[in-house]
Amino acid sequence: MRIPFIAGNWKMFKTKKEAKEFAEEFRTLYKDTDVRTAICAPFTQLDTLKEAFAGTSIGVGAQNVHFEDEGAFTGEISLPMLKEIGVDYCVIGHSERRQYFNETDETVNLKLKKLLNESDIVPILCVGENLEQREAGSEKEIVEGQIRADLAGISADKVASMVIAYEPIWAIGTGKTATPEQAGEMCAVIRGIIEELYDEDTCDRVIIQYGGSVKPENATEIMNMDEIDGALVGGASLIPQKFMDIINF
Ligand SMILES: O=C[C@H](O)COP(=O)(O)O
Repeated sequence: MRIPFIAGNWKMFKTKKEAKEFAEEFRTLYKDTDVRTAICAPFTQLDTLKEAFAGTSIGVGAQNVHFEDEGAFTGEISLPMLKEIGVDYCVIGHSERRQYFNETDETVNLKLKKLLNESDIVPILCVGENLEQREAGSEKEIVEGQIRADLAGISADKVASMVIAYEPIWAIGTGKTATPEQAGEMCAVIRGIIEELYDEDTCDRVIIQYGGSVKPENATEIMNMDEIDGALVGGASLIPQKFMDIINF
Protein backbone atom coordinates (compact mmCIF):
# COMPACT_ATOMS: atom_id res chain seq x y z
CA MET A 1 0.00 0.00 0.00
CA ARG A 2 1.34 3.40 -0.99
CA ILE A 3 1.51 6.13 1.65
CA PRO A 4 0.40 9.57 0.41
CA PHE A 5 3.33 11.95 0.09
CA ILE A 6 2.95 15.73 0.00
CA ALA A 7 6.17 17.65 -0.62
CA GLY A 8 6.71 21.38 -0.79
CA ASN A 9 9.16 22.82 -3.30
CA TRP A 10 10.19 26.27 -2.20
CA LYS A 11 12.21 26.92 -5.39
CA MET A 12 14.29 30.10 -4.88
CA PHE A 13 12.16 31.53 -2.09
CA LYS A 14 12.88 32.25 1.59
CA THR A 15 15.97 33.50 3.36
CA LYS A 16 17.31 31.68 6.43
CA LYS A 17 15.34 34.03 8.68
CA GLU A 18 12.15 33.39 6.73
CA ALA A 19 12.76 29.64 6.73
CA LYS A 20 13.13 29.69 10.52
CA GLU A 21 9.90 31.67 10.90
CA PHE A 22 8.10 29.23 8.59
CA ALA A 23 9.43 26.22 10.52
CA GLU A 24 8.39 27.63 13.89
CA GLU A 25 4.84 28.27 12.71
CA PHE A 26 4.60 25.02 10.77
CA ARG A 27 5.70 22.97 13.79
CA THR A 28 2.88 24.41 15.85
CA LEU A 29 0.35 23.45 13.15
CA TYR A 30 1.81 20.07 12.28
CA LYS A 31 0.36 16.93 13.83
CA ASP A 32 1.76 13.52 12.95
CA THR A 33 -0.45 12.12 10.21
CA ASP A 34 -0.47 9.13 7.90
CA VAL A 35 0.72 11.47 5.14
CA ARG A 36 4.46 11.67 4.43
CA THR A 37 5.58 15.29 4.35
CA ALA A 38 8.71 17.11 3.25
CA ILE A 39 9.97 20.51 2.24
CA CYS A 40 12.53 20.90 -0.53
CA ALA A 41 14.34 24.14 0.13
CA PRO A 42 17.26 26.16 -1.24
CA PHE A 43 20.63 24.66 -0.24
CA THR A 44 21.41 27.37 2.30
CA GLN A 45 18.21 26.63 4.24
CA LEU A 46 18.59 22.83 4.44
CA ASP A 47 20.49 22.67 7.72
CA THR A 48 18.12 25.21 9.27
CA LEU A 49 15.13 23.04 8.37
CA LYS A 50 16.82 19.81 9.46
CA GLU A 51 17.41 21.37 12.85
CA ALA A 52 13.94 22.90 13.08
CA PHE A 53 12.18 19.64 12.16
CA ALA A 54 14.37 17.36 14.31
CA GLY A 55 12.18 14.94 16.28
CA THR A 56 9.30 15.24 13.81
CA SER A 57 8.45 13.17 10.76
CA ILE A 58 8.78 16.17 8.44
CA GLY A 59 11.42 15.42 5.81
CA VAL A 60 13.80 17.88 4.21
CA GLY A 61 14.81 17.82 0.57
CA ALA A 62 17.24 19.54 -1.78
CA GLN A 63 16.27 20.70 -5.26
CA ASN A 64 19.30 19.46 -7.20
CA VAL A 65 22.59 17.57 -6.87
CA HIS A 66 25.62 17.14 -9.13
CA PHE A 67 26.51 13.67 -10.38
CA GLU A 68 30.20 14.02 -9.52
CA ASP A 69 31.51 13.91 -5.95
CA GLU A 70 33.70 16.96 -6.35
CA GLY A 71 35.45 19.02 -8.99
CA ALA A 72 35.59 22.32 -10.82
CA PHE A 73 31.82 22.80 -11.10
CA THR A 74 31.22 26.35 -9.93
CA GLY A 75 27.85 26.83 -8.28
CA GLU A 76 27.07 23.13 -7.90
CA ILE A 77 26.40 20.96 -4.85
CA SER A 78 27.59 17.37 -4.46
CA LEU A 79 26.01 14.29 -2.93
CA PRO A 80 28.57 14.10 -0.08
CA MET A 81 27.60 17.69 0.81
CA LEU A 82 23.91 16.76 0.94
CA LYS A 83 24.62 13.61 2.90
CA GLU A 84 26.51 15.61 5.50
CA ILE A 85 23.39 17.71 6.10
CA GLY A 86 21.26 14.55 6.27
CA VAL A 87 18.69 15.48 3.65
CA ASP A 88 15.95 12.95 3.00
CA TYR A 89 14.85 13.84 -0.55
CA CYS A 90 16.18 15.51 -3.67
CA VAL A 91 14.15 16.92 -6.56
CA ILE A 92 15.68 15.90 -9.89
CA GLY A 93 14.84 17.17 -13.36
CA HIS A 94 12.35 19.86 -12.38
CA SER A 95 11.08 21.59 -15.52
CA GLU A 96 12.67 24.86 -14.38
CA ARG A 97 16.07 23.11 -14.25
CA ARG A 98 15.41 21.60 -17.68
CA GLN A 99 14.25 24.92 -19.11
CA TYR A 100 16.69 27.43 -17.60
CA PHE A 101 19.76 25.39 -16.62
CA ASN A 102 20.20 22.94 -19.49
CA GLU A 103 19.19 19.89 -17.48
CA THR A 104 18.82 17.03 -19.94
CA ASP A 105 17.49 13.49 -19.65
CA GLU A 106 21.11 12.39 -19.72
CA THR A 107 22.13 14.46 -16.68
CA VAL A 108 18.89 13.57 -14.92
CA ASN A 109 19.75 9.90 -15.41
CA LEU A 110 23.27 10.39 -14.01
CA LYS A 111 21.92 12.25 -11.00
CA LEU A 112 19.29 9.59 -10.28
CA LYS A 113 21.93 6.86 -10.45
CA LYS A 114 24.20 8.85 -8.14
CA LEU A 115 21.48 9.25 -5.51
CA LEU A 116 20.09 5.73 -5.78
CA ASN A 117 23.43 3.93 -5.86
CA GLU A 118 25.28 5.95 -3.26
CA SER A 119 22.74 7.21 -0.75
CA ASP A 120 19.39 6.74 0.94
CA ILE A 121 18.21 10.12 -0.32
CA VAL A 122 14.94 9.58 -2.16
CA PRO A 123 14.83 11.22 -5.59
CA ILE A 124 11.70 13.05 -6.67
CA LEU A 125 11.93 12.82 -10.45
CA CYS A 126 9.91 15.48 -12.29
CA VAL A 127 8.49 14.90 -15.76
CA GLY A 128 5.87 16.72 -17.78
CA GLU A 129 4.94 18.27 -21.08
CA ASN A 130 4.70 21.93 -22.10
CA LEU A 131 1.61 23.70 -23.43
CA GLU A 132 2.52 23.25 -27.08
CA GLN A 133 3.02 19.54 -26.59
CA ARG A 134 -0.27 19.25 -24.68
CA GLU A 135 -2.11 21.14 -27.43
CA ALA A 136 -0.56 18.86 -30.03
CA GLY A 137 -1.83 15.87 -28.04
CA SER A 138 1.70 14.49 -27.61
CA GLU A 139 1.88 14.61 -23.80
CA LYS A 140 1.94 10.82 -23.35
CA GLU A 141 4.70 10.38 -25.87
CA ILE A 142 6.76 13.21 -24.31
CA VAL A 143 6.43 11.90 -20.77
CA GLU A 144 7.14 8.34 -21.88
CA GLY A 145 10.31 9.52 -23.63
CA GLN A 146 11.44 11.35 -20.48
CA ILE A 147 10.78 8.37 -18.23
CA ARG A 148 12.50 5.86 -20.49
CA ALA A 149 15.60 8.08 -20.79
CA ASP A 150 15.67 9.22 -17.16
CA LEU A 151 15.39 5.68 -15.77
CA ALA A 152 17.73 3.98 -18.27
CA GLY A 153 19.91 1.42 -16.51
CA ILE A 154 18.16 1.81 -13.14
CA SER A 155 16.96 -1.41 -11.53
CA ALA A 156 13.40 -2.22 -10.48
CA ASP A 157 14.05 -2.15 -6.73
CA LYS A 158 15.62 1.31 -7.01
CA VAL A 159 12.70 2.62 -9.08
CA ALA A 160 10.24 1.21 -6.54
CA SER A 161 11.92 3.32 -3.84
CA MET A 162 11.62 6.62 -5.70
CA VAL A 163 9.01 9.26 -6.30
CA ILE A 164 7.91 10.47 -9.72
CA ALA A 165 6.15 13.83 -9.98
CA TYR A 166 4.01 14.51 -13.04
CA GLU A 167 4.15 18.26 -13.54
CA PRO A 168 2.60 19.64 -16.71
CA ILE A 169 4.65 22.78 -17.36
CA TRP A 170 1.54 24.73 -18.41
CA ALA A 171 0.08 24.27 -14.92
CA ILE A 172 3.13 25.36 -12.92
CA GLY A 173 2.77 28.68 -11.15
CA THR A 174 0.11 29.71 -13.64
CA GLY A 175 -2.94 29.15 -11.47
CA LYS A 176 -4.08 26.75 -14.24
CA THR A 177 -4.43 23.34 -12.66
CA ALA A 178 -4.76 20.23 -14.75
CA THR A 179 -8.21 18.83 -14.03
CA PRO A 180 -8.10 15.93 -11.58
CA GLU A 181 -9.02 13.69 -14.53
CA GLN A 182 -6.14 15.00 -16.69
CA ALA A 183 -3.71 14.63 -13.77
CA GLY A 184 -5.02 11.19 -12.88
CA GLU A 185 -4.89 10.01 -16.47
CA MET A 186 -1.24 11.01 -16.85
CA CYS A 187 -0.26 9.49 -13.50
CA ALA A 188 -1.92 6.26 -14.70
CA VAL A 189 0.04 6.51 -17.95
CA ILE A 190 3.26 6.84 -15.93
CA ARG A 191 2.36 3.83 -13.80
CA GLY A 192 1.67 1.89 -17.00
CA ILE A 193 5.09 2.80 -18.40
CA ILE A 194 6.74 1.64 -15.18
CA GLU A 195 4.87 -1.66 -15.41
CA GLU A 196 5.95 -2.10 -19.01
CA LEU A 197 9.58 -1.22 -18.26
CA TYR A 198 9.75 -3.20 -15.01
CA ASP A 199 6.97 -5.27 -13.45
CA GLU A 200 3.69 -5.08 -11.55
CA ASP A 201 5.31 -4.95 -8.13
CA THR A 202 7.48 -1.94 -9.07
CA CYS A 203 4.52 -0.16 -10.61
CA ASP A 204 2.45 -0.82 -7.46
CA ARG A 205 5.17 0.56 -5.18
CA VAL A 206 6.42 3.68 -6.94
CA ILE A 207 4.92 6.90 -5.55
CA ILE A 208 3.48 9.20 -8.22
CA GLN A 209 2.73 12.81 -7.36
CA TYR A 210 0.97 15.53 -9.30
CA GLY A 211 2.39 19.05 -9.28
CA GLY A 212 1.05 22.29 -10.77
CA SER A 213 -0.97 24.92 -8.90
CA VAL A 214 -2.00 22.56 -6.10
CA LYS A 215 -3.71 24.51 -3.33
CA PRO A 216 -6.00 23.77 -0.38
CA GLU A 217 -9.07 24.33 -2.59
CA ASN A 218 -8.18 21.59 -5.10
CA ALA A 219 -6.06 19.20 -3.01
CA THR A 220 -8.89 16.83 -2.02
CA GLU A 221 -10.12 16.33 -5.56
CA ILE A 222 -6.59 15.71 -6.83
CA MET A 223 -5.66 13.37 -3.99
CA ASN A 224 -8.87 11.40 -4.48
CA MET A 225 -7.75 10.24 -7.92
CA ASP A 226 -6.76 6.56 -7.78
CA GLU A 227 -3.37 6.84 -9.42
CA ILE A 228 -2.26 10.03 -7.63
CA ASP A 229 -0.31 9.33 -4.45
CA GLY A 230 0.66 12.84 -3.53
CA ALA A 231 1.52 16.33 -4.61
CA LEU A 232 4.60 18.44 -5.27
CA VAL A 233 3.51 21.87 -4.16
CA GLY A 234 5.25 25.10 -5.15
CA GLY A 235 3.65 28.43 -4.23
CA ALA A 236 1.21 27.10 -1.64
CA SER A 237 4.01 25.42 0.32
CA LEU A 238 5.45 28.82 1.23
CA ILE A 239 2.59 29.56 3.62
CA PRO A 240 2.44 27.28 6.69
CA GLN A 241 -1.35 27.19 7.02
CA LYS A 242 -1.90 26.58 3.29
CA PHE A 243 0.66 23.81 3.19
CA MET A 244 -0.86 22.24 6.31
CA ASP A 245 -4.34 22.41 4.77
CA ILE A 246 -3.04 20.53 1.73
CA ILE A 247 -1.45 17.88 3.96
CA ASN A 248 -4.81 17.53 5.71
CA PHE A 249 -6.56 17.27 2.33
O1 LIG B 1 7.56 21.86 -7.89
C1 LIG B 1 6.45 22.38 -7.84
C2 LIG B 1 5.77 22.72 -9.04
O2 LIG B 1 6.60 23.35 -9.97
C3 LIG B 1 4.44 23.39 -8.87
O3 LIG B 1 4.55 24.74 -8.54
P1 LIG B 1 3.20 25.58 -8.21
O4 LIG B 1 2.49 24.79 -7.15
O5 LIG B 1 3.67 26.90 -7.73
O6 LIG B 1 2.42 25.61 -9.48
